Amino acid sequence: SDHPITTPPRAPSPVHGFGTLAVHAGAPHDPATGAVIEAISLSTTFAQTAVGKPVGEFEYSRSSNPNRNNFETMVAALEHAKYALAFSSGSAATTVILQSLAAGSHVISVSDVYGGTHRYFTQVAKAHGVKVTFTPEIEVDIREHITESTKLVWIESPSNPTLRLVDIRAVATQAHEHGIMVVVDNTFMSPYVQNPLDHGADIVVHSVTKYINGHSDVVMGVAAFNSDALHKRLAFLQNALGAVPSAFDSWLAHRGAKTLHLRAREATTNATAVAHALEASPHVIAVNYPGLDSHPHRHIAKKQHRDGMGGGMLSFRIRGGHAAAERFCQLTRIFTLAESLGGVESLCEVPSSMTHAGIPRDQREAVGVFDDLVRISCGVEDAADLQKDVLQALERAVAETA
Ligand SMILES: C=C(NCc1c(COP(=O)(O)O)cnc(C)c1O)C(=O)O
Repeated sequence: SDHPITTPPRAPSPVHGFGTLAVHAGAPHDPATGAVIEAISLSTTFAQTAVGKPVGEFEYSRSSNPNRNNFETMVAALEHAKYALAFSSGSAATTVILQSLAAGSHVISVSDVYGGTHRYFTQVAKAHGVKVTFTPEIEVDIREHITESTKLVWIESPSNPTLRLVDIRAVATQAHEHGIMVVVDNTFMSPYVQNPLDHGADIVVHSVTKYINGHSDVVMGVAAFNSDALHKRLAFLQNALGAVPSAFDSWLAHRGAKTLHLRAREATTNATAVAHALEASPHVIAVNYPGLDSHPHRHIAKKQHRDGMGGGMLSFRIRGGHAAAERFCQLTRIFTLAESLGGVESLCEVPSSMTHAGIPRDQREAVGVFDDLVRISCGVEDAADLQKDVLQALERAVAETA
């Protein structure tokens, strides 16, 4: 019979919409019990009936695990990828990709990247013989930085924390002419708003810690791609380096991602309202939000983002320097002063002394990370409440630090 208890739902086909994939991809009903929600498989090891003959497909949880496999299947579906591999953090995903390069390799990266990514590129990868060149205008400059050792281009679009966008197709076209792979860190947009593989990227990475899990209770990373050769190489490193997520975190992230489309839409509505309020304020020097017509890369957002959405992240420069920026974050009543982003709760932070504090000042300011920059992650609270909160904190912070 076709009863749902005995006949698990058909695997969502690519023709299904995002919401259907988010709810059903990688979520088979339990064939024995009919459980609609997957069990959490905490066992670290699996019985074998004879040497090298496990009962099922699993042998040891670092190598693969039912919950991690289900989560990886879902992310692959959401990013229009053949494969996805999950890691214990977004930084671990970055590490494994860079570790896949031979010593002596060269990487070209956008200048405005997350502070932890900058730290890995400049203090760890460099020590392992992988050289990274940062360039602020990657679409324009890439050819002048290409050497015979260049293996990878690293893009963040939008970038953390100034929300600069990159024309992925333009960069990928140039890079592929030279046999160079393109990686896009899609953390700030999430698979709902942007699918970099559709624009020519070879690998898309996420800090799952952010929008994909979406509830600020999991640290995780993921990489998605189509190449069989890449899968062989990266799956080997996933197991050999061992920076893998727990079964419980995989289960939590899978559950969180099922509402990603709802949360992303709400966060975009809220960020759009907050960005317009900030742009109209005399206490604000500039607002960085790809959903504003004033954004220098608005045309790229319209080309690369679902319905030209701006997403839930924005940053702005407050009048009054670092003191005003810090005071603003202490005076908000709904926004919480904290690192991270992409959760249901709204957060704010001062990148120059928090997430990007490790980047030398001259390099930070060259890409617009000034001391007066405040980064905002809009959650799913009510837009009017968030707008009011931002404006009252702005007024008071500027007055108190004048
Ligand atoms: C913690 C923060 N960022 C993490 C991050 C990372 C690292 O992810 P982790 O899960 O924190 O290791 C990678 N890429 C981007 C664009 C990120 O923003 C932050 O910006 O507050």
